[in-house]
Amino acid sequence: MPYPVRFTILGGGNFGLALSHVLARNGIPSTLLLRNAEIAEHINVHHEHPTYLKGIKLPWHIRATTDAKDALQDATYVIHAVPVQYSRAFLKKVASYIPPGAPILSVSKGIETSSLSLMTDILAETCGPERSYAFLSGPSFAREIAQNMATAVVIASDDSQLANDLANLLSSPSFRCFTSKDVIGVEVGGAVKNVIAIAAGMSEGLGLGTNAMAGLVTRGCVEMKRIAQVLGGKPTTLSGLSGVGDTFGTCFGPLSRNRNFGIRLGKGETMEEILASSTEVAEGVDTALALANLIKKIDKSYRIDLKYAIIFGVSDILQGFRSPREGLEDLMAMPLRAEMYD
Ligand SMILES: NC(=O)C1=CN([C@@H]2O[C@H](COP(=O)(O)OP(=O)(O)OC[C@H]3O[C@@H](n4cnc5c(N)ncnc54)[C@H](O)[C@@H]3O)[C@@H](O)[C@H]2O)C=CC1
Ligand SMILES: O=C(CO)COP(=O)(O)O
Repeated sequence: MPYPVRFTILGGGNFGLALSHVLARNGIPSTLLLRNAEIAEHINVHHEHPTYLKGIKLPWHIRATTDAKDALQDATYVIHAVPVQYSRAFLKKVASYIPPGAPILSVSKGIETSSLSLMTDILAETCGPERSYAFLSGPSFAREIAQNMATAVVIASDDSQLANDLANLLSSPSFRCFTSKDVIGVEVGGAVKNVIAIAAGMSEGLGLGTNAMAGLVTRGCVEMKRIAQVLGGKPTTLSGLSGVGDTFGTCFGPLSRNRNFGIRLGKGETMEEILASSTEVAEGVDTALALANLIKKIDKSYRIDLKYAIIFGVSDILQGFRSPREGLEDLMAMPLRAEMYD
């Protein structure tokens, strides 16, 4: 008898591939929807991606295709794993093929620069407000997941039954899913931690040491909690896996593309040099700019430059207004005051 559920994964990058491993471990088949026919063929024949997660064989019952109708017609669940900045255009193209009853689990972390939207709004606007959605986030590097290393994440949804169902389908002895009802808190944590990781990387690249790193990441987490609250998330959510958990993983873990981007900036490379020589997406670069604009738009309280000094600092550095070292000097020269925790 065929397995009663079938997942289609939109995007066959590092994380889409990693999730196909997670599903396969529970015997659940998945189809990857890609853009490149040669890569799809390579996956179907050789059971590995030619570029992403090199050296790790894909499970046998993973199928790849570039045909959206074929990929989506039998999907009971859809996983969205395309970087945020490309998501709207991609989803507009495939939305009509997604079965009306199929919930979508998004794993993409960031804020769209053109609209200042989180994935929640991008999905509702492209795939319909009536559909059920869930969001997975937390410290979860694709390569470690694919290597069956222990990982804990959180799945948030307004629909508790959906979050529970997905947690049951994805969880295994090496992949543990918690659930949450705080969609905004979980999404904001996933987006903002990438910006803090760029700052942490710059600190590392400048050789500032452990004191500076710990201070920066701690204060970054407070800014993350503040913006989540302004957007309607619960501050306590940011103490969890998709807040400080993912921030620690991304700021201190060697696999992080955002941290590595920051390290290169801190060592003196320019944005143009890094972008020209990198095949990897560091979502925090676009998200930093979007986040700074979003904060200016929605937080009308006094001195937002002090409340979000790290976020604005990263955004200014990425736009070339300040150097990483000047950014640090700005932080150290801020007016003295009581330590604020929210
Ligand atoms: N890699 C990781 O460890 C984790 C990634 N994520 C999130 O998952 C999302 C996807 O990340 P990765 O898979 O790592 O990215 P990736 O860079 O490895 O792969 C991105 C995928 O999207 C496709 N893509 C790129 N541009 C596109 C476009 N214009 N239209 C359609 N598809 C396009 C690529 O072909 C590729 O299949 C990101 O939002 C990331 O923050 C979340 C947790 C962990
Ligand atoms: O989100 C991630 C781990 O949880 C991946 O982080 P990077 O995009 O910085 O590699």
